[in-house]
Amino acid sequence: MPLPTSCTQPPPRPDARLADKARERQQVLTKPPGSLGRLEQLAIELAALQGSESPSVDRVHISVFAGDHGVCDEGISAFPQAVTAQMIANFASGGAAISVMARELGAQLEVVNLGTVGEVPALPGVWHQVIAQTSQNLAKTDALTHEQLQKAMNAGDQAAQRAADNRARLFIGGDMGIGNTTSAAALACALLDRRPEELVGPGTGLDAKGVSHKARVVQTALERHGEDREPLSVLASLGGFEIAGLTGAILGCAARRIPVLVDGFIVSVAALVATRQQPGVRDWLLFSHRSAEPGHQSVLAALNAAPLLDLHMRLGEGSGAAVAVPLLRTACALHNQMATFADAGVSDKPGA
Ligand SMILES: Cc1cc2ncn([C@H]3O[C@H](COP(=O)(O)O)[C@@H](O)[C@H]3O)c2cc1C
Ligand SMILES: O=C(O)c1cccnc1
Repeated sequence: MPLPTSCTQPPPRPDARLADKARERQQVLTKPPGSLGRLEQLAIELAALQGSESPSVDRVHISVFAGDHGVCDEGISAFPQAVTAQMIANFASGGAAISVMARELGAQLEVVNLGTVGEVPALPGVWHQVIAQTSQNLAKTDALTHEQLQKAMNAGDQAAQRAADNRARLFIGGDMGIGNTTSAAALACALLDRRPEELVGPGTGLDAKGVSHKARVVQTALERHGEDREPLSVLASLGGFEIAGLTGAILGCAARRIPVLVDGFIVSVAALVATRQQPGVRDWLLFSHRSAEPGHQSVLAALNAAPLLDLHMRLGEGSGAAVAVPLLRTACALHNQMATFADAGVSDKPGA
């Protein structure tokens, strides 16, 4: 199975002409220029990304990628591996945080199961694209074979295609995989040339001793991995099925002109890999929130990203992105519906 073409071809550019038009419109709406702050920038950016004079985020597609991590053998999570599969059922039955948020937003929610240690029955809204029950223990060997990486990235690309088929105006990727803050920290250390103590955090709730142990596991993995910094080699070596799926989805969305609202630490690391693979992907990313997972800050800085929210969330699942959607919707509604100075007969001249 070859890699998706979005891995090898640069994505299209956003429409600069529509950005200019949207910027001009913001100047003539009945408010002091610039007074809506970042809401103005969001509307301008969405107009350019969606190629529309009337940007909108009415149709939101959320894909949660699930996969288990062999590195759980090292005791790096506060929770057991079985939770990954159990949560897939919870996503499908509507009880997970992202399920509630998707309902609130009227968003399309799907789960892509790339491989878990527990059995997952056929469930509505769950795509079973099982690659293996778990990735390999990245402290000891490459987490994914090249073939597994290709499968996971293609599964991500297929999610982007489903979003396109649903005419989604915005894509949100989410993660579910016990142990994935270890994998994401290892990827970030390798790609940003940082030490584990700088980027490793508590994840689901490790204490200080647990965090130190986790940093040592990441250090072992980095030493095993060596000097190779080719993005997809690093991803196969230190990633996981769901992080590779997310990377494929982000590349696939950029290729299909679908803006991506990036969630927390895990999805941001996938976005970092995607931009290392295709730098033009950065244009298609909006950043929702700063996760409480400490490594997120460095990943955001590397992506030159200033997220909209800081709610001290540290869940994943796409939840931080979902809570930011109403801000985007408000930005679009203001842009599309506010009166202009001319229409409303309001003076646009500063001064007496
Ligand atoms: C019930 C539950 C629901 C979750 N939803 C997302 N995560 C998040 O926590 C996990 C990463 O943290 P760590 O690396 O410490 O295992 C991932 O599954 C992530 O999606 C959850 C974790 C749990 C326990
Ligand atoms: O920010 C995240 O993505 C995150 C943080 C902790 C646990 N799982 C995910």
